[in-house]
Amino acid sequence: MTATLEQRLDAFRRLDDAKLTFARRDWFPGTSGNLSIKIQDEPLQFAVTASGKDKTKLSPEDYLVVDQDSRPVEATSLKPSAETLIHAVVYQKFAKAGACFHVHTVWNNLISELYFGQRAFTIQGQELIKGLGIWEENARITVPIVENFADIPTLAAAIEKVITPEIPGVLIRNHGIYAWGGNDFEAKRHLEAFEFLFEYHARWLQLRQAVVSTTSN
Ligand SMILES: CSC[C@@H](O)[C@@H](O)C(=O)COP(=O)(O)O
Ligand SMILES: [Zn+2]
Repeated sequence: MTATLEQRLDAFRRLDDAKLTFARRDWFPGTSGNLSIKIQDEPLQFAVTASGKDKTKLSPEDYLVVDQDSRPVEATSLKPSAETLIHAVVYQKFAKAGACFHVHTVWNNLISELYFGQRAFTIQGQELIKGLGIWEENARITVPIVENFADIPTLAAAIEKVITPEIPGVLIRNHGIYAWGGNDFEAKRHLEAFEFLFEYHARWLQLRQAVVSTTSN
């Protein structure tokens, strides 16, 4: 069964909202980033950004609906995001995922490179960890980091291997983050929480270094 027009338009409107919000934060430099919202399961169909678009703008040709194999469900001249396969992996691995957002930021790139050696970034005791839906006292989270394979099936397979239901995101080395949630509201909250934690940690390292240098002089 194919999604109804109403379902598609609802997903497209929600993608417009997320896209403009992230664009205002400069989270789509150089046309990077891609967004998707699931429309239905069995068979899987989701709305995804078209490839190579300027994501700071709205146009009638911004999104299309694809199936589990990342193929458009109806004839279109639009090309799905080059990274659509990663969205499909998230929806196929986590039945509860309803939206998946990908952005490139300086902070997520810095953290992904700094901690690639450990293949993970760990942080503890930060209030914003609750933004990931993790409420325990002094919680500690570990975000996996994968190599930035140019071959998208290889990249998607590497992501598929390391993502878990506990942590709704994955870093790609010197590339960006994929974050997801049960719906677009939750995926946005998760993405914002991750980005806060990355920026906090990177700035904290810088400040600590500055303080150490000052006090040791
Ligand atoms: C223009 S650099 C970014 C791309 O290589 C890619 O990583 C990306 O996020 C956007 O690709 P797209 O095909 O537009 O969804
Ligand atoms: Zn990307």
